[in-house]
This record gives sequence, C-alpha cells and structure tokens, in this order.
Amino acid sequence: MFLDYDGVLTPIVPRPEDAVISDGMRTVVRELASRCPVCVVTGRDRAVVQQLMGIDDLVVAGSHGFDIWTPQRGSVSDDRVARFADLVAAVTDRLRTEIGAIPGALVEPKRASVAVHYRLAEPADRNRIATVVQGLLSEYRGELKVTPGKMVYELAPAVDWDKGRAVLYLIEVLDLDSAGTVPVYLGDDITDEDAFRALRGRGIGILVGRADDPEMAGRTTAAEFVLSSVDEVERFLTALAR
Ligand SMILES: O=P(O)(O)OC[C@H]1O[C@H](O[C@H]2O[C@H](CO)[C@@H](O)[C@H](O)[C@H]2O)[C@H](O)[C@@H](O)[C@@H]1O
Repeated sequence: MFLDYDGVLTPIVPRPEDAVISDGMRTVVRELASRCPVCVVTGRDRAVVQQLMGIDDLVVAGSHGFDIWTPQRGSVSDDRVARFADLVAAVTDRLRTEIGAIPGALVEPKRASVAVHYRLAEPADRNRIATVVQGLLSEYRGELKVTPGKMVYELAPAVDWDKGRAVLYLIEVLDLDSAGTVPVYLGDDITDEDAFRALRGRGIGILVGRADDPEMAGRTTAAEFVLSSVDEVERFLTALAR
C-alpha cells in the first residue's frame, strides 16, 4: 500500500506545519502496516513527515521520491540526495532571499527538493512569487524542474525521477514484484499522477478529492478510482486493515 500524506492522510490546511495526522488515522495506518507493507510516498521532507505522523518505522519516500528510507536498510536512495545537495541548497537560499519578505509566502526546505507556498499570500503577490520561480527555472535551465501543486511550486532536480519511478523502485527493492501482490496507490495532487501512470496495468490508483474542489478543477487523472475525502480514506484503510 503506497500512501501520499497531505490531502490523503491529513486534510489540506493553511499552514504546512499544522498538517498533523489524527489519532484515528495514525492507528489505522499502524494496523494496516501490521497486515501488509505500507510505504509513505510524499513531497514532504522524510523526517518531517515521520514527525507529523508520529510513526517512524514505515518505509518513506520523501522529497517526491528522491529520499527513500526503509526501517531495515536505512537510506536506499543511491546517491540521489548527495548528488543534488548543493543545487537544492543554492536554490533554497535564493528563494529565502527573494521571496522571504513577501507576506504569506512560505519557503519549505527539504533534503532533496524545496517548496514555495503561496496559499497565504495576497493574490497580488502571487505573480511576484511565480516570477521568482520562473526566473530560477531559467537560471538553472536543465538542472531544475518545477511542478505545480496545491497552491505550491515544487522545485526539484531536473532528472528523470518522480513518485512513479520511486514506487516502481520500491516494488523491486522490497521484493513486492510477485504475481500475488497488487500495489495500491492513494494520492491527491499533480505529482501523484506519475505514480498512477506507473501503476497502470499492474496495480490500482486511487485519487483522493472531489471534482467541486476548486484546487482539483480541470484536473484529469490516470487513477482508476476515487475517494472523496480524508474521512473516506480512513474508512477504506480501516476496512482493508481488518
Ligand atoms: O506529496 P504530499 O505528501 O501530498 O505533499 C505535497 C505537498 O504537501 C504539503 O503542502 C500542501 O499541504 C499543506 C498542508 O495541508 C498546505 O498548506 C499546502 O498549501 C499544500 O500545498 C507540503 O507542505 C509540501 O512540502 C508537499 O510537497
């Protein structure tokens, strides 16, 4: 079972640091993990998501799959994190300098990527934030890629790696590639589409969200199924954990 974090295990809230998992969801995730392998595949920094979940013994693919860790083996990300550390640090510094003074703009550093949030910024300031991000993309052309998310720009090294590649890698590393195993992926945001596409024909993709949510407007998805809310996710995982 591959689980995204924000928007799947916790509702979207104004401030990233307030997205703490509920006691009920934590219990269900733990119960499920006693029945089958559970991996958290998130845009979050790995250590941060472990803290928000209050669980540190699950496989986690943090920073959009760049930073993969298992309780048994520790880091299994090859040199992906180390290779891009200087780039990520330089871009994070620039964002802090150029965006830090814009009210409501938040720069969220991670081990292998960086996010710029504009949910709390005035609409008039959002263009300024987008301009800074576009400027950095031009300056680091070929080195940096930007993926939009829910009121956020996700900046990561421009390599052929994403949540979909991370899920396929985990299936291999964790020996889950057997005929009797069906990988299931739950996600809500644009970066989860890579995972839905990767599992097409070999697993099940479940989009979490509602068509009438303005942040989902115009989205197409490669997922086959839909759950409409975090509450529905909890009921679904509870049924699976029985
Ligand atoms: O891959 P995920 O686990 O879904 O993480 C995606 C990003 O989620 C977080 O940002 C989003 O959720 C915040 C808390 O609800 C919200 O305030 C923000 O507007 C959303 O974009 C997280 O902060 C990012 O680092 C993740 O990449």
